Amino acid sequence: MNILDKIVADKYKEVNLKKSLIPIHQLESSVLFNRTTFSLANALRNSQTGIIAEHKRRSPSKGTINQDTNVGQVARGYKKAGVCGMSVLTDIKYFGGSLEDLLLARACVQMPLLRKEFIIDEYQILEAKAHGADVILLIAAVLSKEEIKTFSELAKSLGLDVLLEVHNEEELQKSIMPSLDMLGVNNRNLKTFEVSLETSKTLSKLIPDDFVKVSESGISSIEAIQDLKPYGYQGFLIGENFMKTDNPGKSALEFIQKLK
Ligand SMILES: O=C(O)c1ccccc1NCC(=O)[C@H](O)[C@H](O)COP(=O)(O)O
Repeated sequence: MNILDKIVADKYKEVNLKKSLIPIHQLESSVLFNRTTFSLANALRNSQTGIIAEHKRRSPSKGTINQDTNVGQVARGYKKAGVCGMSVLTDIKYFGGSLEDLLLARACVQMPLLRKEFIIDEYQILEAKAHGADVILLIAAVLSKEEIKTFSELAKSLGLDVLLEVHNEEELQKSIMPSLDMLGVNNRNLKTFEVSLETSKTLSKLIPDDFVKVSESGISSIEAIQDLKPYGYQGFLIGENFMKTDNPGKSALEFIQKLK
Protein backbone atom coordinates (compact mmCIF):
# COMPACT_ATOMS: atom_id res chain seq x y z
CA MET A 1 0.00 0.00 0.00
CA ASN A 2 1.57 3.35 -1.00
CA ILE A 3 0.91 6.62 0.84
CA LEU A 4 -1.84 7.65 -1.58
CA ASP A 5 -3.70 4.35 -0.97
CA LYS A 6 -3.46 4.96 2.80
CA ILE A 7 -4.68 8.55 2.54
CA VAL A 8 -7.60 7.52 0.32
CA ALA A 9 -8.64 4.63 2.60
CA ASP A 10 -8.81 7.09 5.51
CA LYS A 11 -10.60 9.65 3.34
CA TYR A 12 -13.51 7.28 2.60
CA LYS A 13 -14.06 6.84 6.37
CA GLU A 14 -13.77 10.60 7.01
CA VAL A 15 -16.20 11.56 4.25
CA ASN A 16 -18.78 8.98 5.32
CA LEU A 17 -18.68 10.35 8.86
CA LYS A 18 -19.01 13.94 7.66
CA LYS A 19 -21.96 13.07 5.43
CA SER A 20 -23.75 11.70 8.48
CA LEU A 21 -23.04 14.90 10.46
CA ILE A 22 -23.57 17.69 7.92
CA PRO A 23 -26.24 17.07 5.28
CA ILE A 24 -25.83 18.36 1.72
CA HIS A 25 -28.70 20.85 2.02
CA GLN A 26 -26.80 22.53 4.88
CA LEU A 27 -23.75 22.99 2.65
CA GLU A 28 -25.88 24.29 -0.20
CA SER A 29 -27.61 26.86 1.97
CA SER A 30 -24.39 28.36 3.36
CA VAL A 31 -23.55 31.99 2.52
CA LEU A 32 -20.35 31.07 0.71
CA PHE A 33 -22.08 28.51 -1.48
CA ASN A 34 -23.87 31.24 -3.36
CA ARG A 35 -21.12 33.58 -4.55
CA THR A 36 -19.13 34.47 -7.65
CA THR A 37 -15.86 32.57 -7.93
CA PHE A 38 -12.37 33.58 -9.12
CA SER A 39 -10.85 31.63 -12.01
CA LEU A 40 -7.33 30.34 -11.37
CA ALA A 41 -6.99 29.22 -15.00
CA ASN A 42 -7.65 32.79 -16.20
CA ALA A 43 -5.28 34.25 -13.62
CA LEU A 44 -2.52 31.91 -14.83
CA ARG A 45 -3.20 32.66 -18.50
CA ASN A 46 -2.81 36.38 -17.80
CA SER A 47 0.27 36.12 -15.58
CA GLN A 48 3.97 36.37 -16.36
CA THR A 49 5.01 34.52 -13.23
CA GLY A 50 2.29 31.87 -12.66
CA ILE A 51 2.92 31.15 -9.00
CA ILE A 52 0.33 29.20 -7.00
CA ALA A 53 1.51 29.32 -3.39
CA GLU A 54 0.47 26.63 -0.94
CA HIS A 55 -0.39 26.61 2.75
CA LYS A 56 1.17 23.37 4.04
CA ARG A 57 1.94 22.62 7.70
CA ARG A 58 3.30 19.14 7.26
CA SER A 59 3.48 16.36 4.70
CA PRO A 60 4.13 12.64 4.51
CA SER A 61 7.44 13.24 2.69
CA LYS A 62 8.83 16.06 4.86
CA GLY A 63 7.10 15.72 8.26
CA THR A 64 6.58 19.06 9.99
CA ILE A 65 7.26 22.04 7.72
CA ASN A 66 5.68 24.90 9.67
CA GLN A 67 3.36 24.13 12.56
CA ASP A 68 3.02 27.72 13.78
CA THR A 69 1.40 29.35 10.79
CA ASN A 70 -1.43 31.83 10.83
CA VAL A 71 -3.27 30.99 7.64
CA GLY A 72 -4.84 34.46 7.38
CA GLN A 73 -1.43 36.13 7.57
CA VAL A 74 0.00 33.69 5.05
CA ALA A 75 -2.93 34.34 2.67
CA ARG A 76 -2.49 38.12 2.94
CA GLY A 77 1.26 37.74 2.43
CA TYR A 78 0.80 35.60 -0.67
CA LYS A 79 -1.75 38.05 -2.09
CA LYS A 80 0.63 40.97 -1.48
CA ALA A 81 3.42 39.00 -3.14
CA GLY A 82 1.35 38.83 -6.34
CA VAL A 83 0.66 35.09 -6.56
CA CYS A 84 -2.02 33.96 -9.04
CA GLY A 85 -3.75 31.86 -6.43
CA MET A 86 -3.36 30.05 -3.13
CA SER A 87 -3.60 26.31 -2.50
CA VAL A 88 -4.96 25.41 0.94
CA LEU A 89 -4.45 21.85 2.14
CA THR A 90 -7.56 20.75 4.01
CA ASP A 91 -6.53 17.19 4.95
CA ILE A 92 -6.03 16.96 8.70
CA LYS A 93 -4.36 13.62 9.34
CA TYR A 94 -1.46 13.77 6.87
CA PHE A 95 -1.05 17.52 6.23
CA GLY A 96 -2.34 19.24 9.36
CA GLY A 97 -4.84 21.30 7.36
CA SER A 98 -8.58 21.85 7.74
CA LEU A 99 -11.65 23.36 6.17
CA GLU A 100 -11.32 26.12 8.78
CA ASP A 101 -8.02 27.06 7.12
CA LEU A 102 -9.89 27.47 3.85
CA LEU A 103 -12.60 29.57 5.50
CA LEU A 104 -9.98 31.80 7.14
CA ALA A 105 -8.09 32.27 3.90
CA ARG A 106 -11.38 33.13 2.14
CA ALA A 107 -12.19 35.72 4.79
CA CYS A 108 -8.80 37.40 4.25
CA VAL A 109 -8.21 37.51 0.48
CA GLN A 110 -9.96 38.07 -2.82
CA MET A 111 -8.04 35.75 -5.17
CA PRO A 112 -8.44 32.19 -6.47
CA LEU A 113 -8.30 29.60 -3.68
CA LEU A 114 -7.69 25.94 -4.43
CA ARG A 115 -9.03 23.34 -2.04
CA LYS A 116 -6.07 20.91 -1.96
CA GLU A 117 -7.73 17.67 -0.97
CA PHE A 118 -8.02 14.02 -1.88
CA ILE A 119 -11.47 14.14 -3.49
CA ILE A 120 -13.21 10.79 -3.73
CA ASP A 121 -16.86 11.86 -3.37
CA GLU A 122 -19.09 14.59 -4.81
CA TYR A 123 -19.84 15.68 -1.24
CA GLN A 124 -16.30 17.14 -0.93
CA ILE A 125 -16.90 19.35 -3.98
CA LEU A 126 -20.02 20.87 -2.40
CA GLU A 127 -18.03 21.24 0.83
CA ALA A 128 -15.27 23.04 -1.08
CA LYS A 129 -17.71 25.60 -2.49
CA ALA A 130 -19.38 26.07 0.91
CA HIS A 131 -16.00 26.82 2.53
CA GLY A 132 -14.80 29.39 0.03
CA ALA A 133 -12.90 27.45 -2.63
CA ASP A 134 -12.77 28.57 -6.26
CA VAL A 135 -10.89 25.56 -7.56
CA ILE A 136 -10.81 21.86 -6.80
CA LEU A 137 -8.05 19.33 -7.33
CA LEU A 138 -8.83 15.92 -8.81
CA ILE A 139 -6.09 13.29 -8.63
CA ALA A 140 -6.18 10.87 -11.56
CA ALA A 141 -4.32 8.16 -9.61
CA VAL A 142 -7.24 7.67 -7.24
CA LEU A 143 -10.22 8.19 -9.60
CA SER A 144 -11.77 6.29 -12.51
CA LYS A 145 -12.39 8.06 -15.82
CA GLU A 146 -16.12 8.13 -15.00
CA GLU A 147 -15.47 9.72 -11.60
CA ILE A 148 -13.24 12.37 -13.16
CA LYS A 149 -16.03 13.20 -15.62
CA THR A 150 -18.82 13.30 -13.00
CA PHE A 151 -16.78 15.24 -10.44
CA SER A 152 -15.39 17.77 -12.91
CA GLU A 153 -18.82 18.38 -14.46
CA LEU A 154 -20.32 18.95 -11.01
CA ALA A 155 -17.51 21.40 -10.17
CA LYS A 156 -18.04 23.31 -13.42
CA SER A 157 -21.80 23.51 -12.77
CA LEU A 158 -20.94 25.20 -9.44
CA GLY A 159 -18.61 27.72 -11.11
CA LEU A 160 -15.44 26.06 -9.80
CA ASP A 161 -12.27 25.57 -11.86
CA VAL A 162 -10.83 22.06 -12.03
CA LEU A 163 -7.15 21.17 -11.76
CA LEU A 164 -6.56 17.54 -12.71
CA GLU A 165 -3.31 16.05 -11.40
CA VAL A 166 -1.35 13.27 -13.07
CA HIS A 167 1.90 11.45 -12.37
CA ASN A 168 2.34 9.48 -15.60
CA GLU A 169 1.20 9.00 -19.19
CA GLU A 170 -1.46 6.39 -18.39
CA GLU A 171 -3.18 8.73 -15.92
CA LEU A 172 -2.99 11.56 -18.40
CA GLN A 173 -4.47 9.59 -21.32
CA LYS A 174 -7.51 8.47 -19.35
CA SER A 175 -8.17 11.97 -17.98
CA ILE A 176 -8.21 14.38 -20.89
CA MET A 177 -11.76 15.75 -21.21
CA PRO A 178 -13.35 19.15 -21.81
CA SER A 179 -14.65 19.65 -18.26
CA LEU A 180 -11.08 20.25 -16.99
CA ASP A 181 -9.41 23.68 -16.94
CA MET A 182 -5.86 22.88 -15.88
CA LEU A 183 -3.66 19.80 -16.10
CA GLY A 184 -1.13 19.49 -13.32
CA VAL A 185 1.89 17.24 -13.48
CA ASN A 186 3.10 16.21 -10.04
CA ASN A 187 6.88 15.89 -9.97
CA ARG A 188 6.79 13.87 -6.74
CA ASN A 189 6.83 10.09 -7.06
CA LEU A 190 4.43 9.05 -4.33
CA LYS A 191 6.05 5.63 -3.90
CA THR A 192 9.58 6.88 -3.31
CA PHE A 193 8.88 10.60 -2.58
CA GLU A 194 11.65 11.44 -5.04
CA VAL A 195 11.08 14.66 -6.95
CA SER A 196 12.10 15.14 -10.58
CA LEU A 197 11.18 18.01 -12.88
CA GLU A 198 11.80 15.59 -15.74
CA THR A 199 8.26 14.26 -15.11
CA SER A 200 6.81 17.65 -16.07
CA LYS A 201 9.08 17.91 -19.10
CA THR A 202 8.27 14.41 -20.37
CA LEU A 203 4.50 14.71 -20.01
CA SER A 204 4.23 18.28 -21.34
CA LYS A 205 4.08 17.27 -24.99
CA LEU A 206 1.09 14.98 -24.31
CA ILE A 207 -1.05 17.78 -22.82
CA PRO A 208 -3.28 19.49 -25.42
CA ASP A 209 -2.91 23.27 -25.67
CA ASP A 210 -6.54 23.84 -24.59
CA PHE A 211 -5.50 23.24 -20.96
CA VAL A 212 -3.38 25.43 -18.74
CA LYS A 213 -0.33 23.36 -17.78
CA VAL A 214 0.72 23.40 -14.14
CA SER A 215 3.90 21.88 -12.72
CA GLU A 216 3.55 20.75 -9.10
CA SER A 217 5.97 19.87 -6.29
CA GLY A 218 9.68 20.18 -5.69
CA ILE A 219 10.00 23.65 -7.23
CA SER A 220 12.40 25.78 -5.19
CA SER A 221 14.35 27.97 -7.58
CA ILE A 222 13.91 30.58 -10.29
CA GLU A 223 16.03 28.34 -12.53
CA ALA A 224 13.48 25.51 -12.21
CA ILE A 225 10.73 27.79 -13.49
CA GLN A 226 12.87 29.13 -16.32
CA ASP A 227 13.65 25.52 -17.20
CA LEU A 228 9.94 24.52 -17.27
CA LYS A 229 8.46 27.51 -19.12
CA PRO A 230 9.70 26.45 -22.58
CA TYR A 231 7.68 23.24 -22.10
CA GLY A 232 4.49 25.31 -22.01
CA TYR A 233 3.94 25.51 -18.24
CA GLN A 234 2.02 28.59 -17.11
CA GLY A 235 1.43 27.52 -13.50
CA PHE A 236 3.90 26.49 -10.78
CA LEU A 237 2.60 25.10 -7.49
CA ILE A 238 5.03 25.80 -4.65
CA GLY A 239 4.53 24.71 -1.05
CA GLU A 240 7.49 23.76 1.09
CA ASN A 241 9.89 26.33 -0.35
CA PHE A 242 7.73 29.18 1.02
CA MET A 243 6.22 27.43 4.04
CA LYS A 244 9.54 26.38 5.58
CA THR A 245 10.41 30.04 6.21
CA ASP A 246 9.26 32.25 9.09
CA ASN A 247 7.38 34.47 6.67
CA PRO A 248 5.96 32.57 3.68
CA GLY A 249 4.44 35.73 2.16
CA LYS A 250 7.77 37.57 2.23
CA SER A 251 9.51 34.55 0.80
CA ALA A 252 6.96 34.40 -2.06
CA LEU A 253 7.40 38.15 -2.68
CA GLU A 254 11.19 37.86 -2.96
CA PHE A 255 10.81 34.84 -5.25
CA ILE A 256 8.34 36.62 -7.56
CA GLN A 257 10.45 39.79 -7.69
CA LYS A 258 13.39 37.72 -8.92
CA LEU A 259 11.19 36.07 -11.57
CA LYS A 260 10.09 39.37 -13.12
O1 LIG B 1 3.98 16.51 -0.17
C1 LIG B 1 3.86 15.29 0.07
O2 LIG B 1 4.64 14.66 0.79
C2 LIG B 1 2.71 14.51 -0.51
C3 LIG B 1 2.60 13.17 -0.22
C4 LIG B 1 1.53 12.44 -0.70
C5 LIG B 1 0.55 13.04 -1.47
C6 LIG B 1 0.65 14.40 -1.77
C7 LIG B 1 1.71 15.13 -1.29
N1 LIG B 1 1.82 16.48 -1.52
C8 LIG B 1 0.77 17.26 -2.09
C9 LIG B 1 1.27 18.18 -3.12
O3 LIG B 1 0.87 18.04 -4.25
C10 LIG B 1 2.25 19.23 -2.73
O4 LIG B 1 1.92 19.73 -1.48
C11 LIG B 1 2.34 20.43 -3.69
O5 LIG B 1 2.53 20.02 -5.01
C12 LIG B 1 3.50 21.34 -3.27
O6 LIG B 1 4.69 20.60 -3.24
P1 LIG B 1 6.05 21.19 -2.61
O7 LIG B 1 6.33 22.49 -3.28
O8 LIG B 1 7.09 20.18 -2.92
O9 LIG B 1 5.80 21.37 -1.15
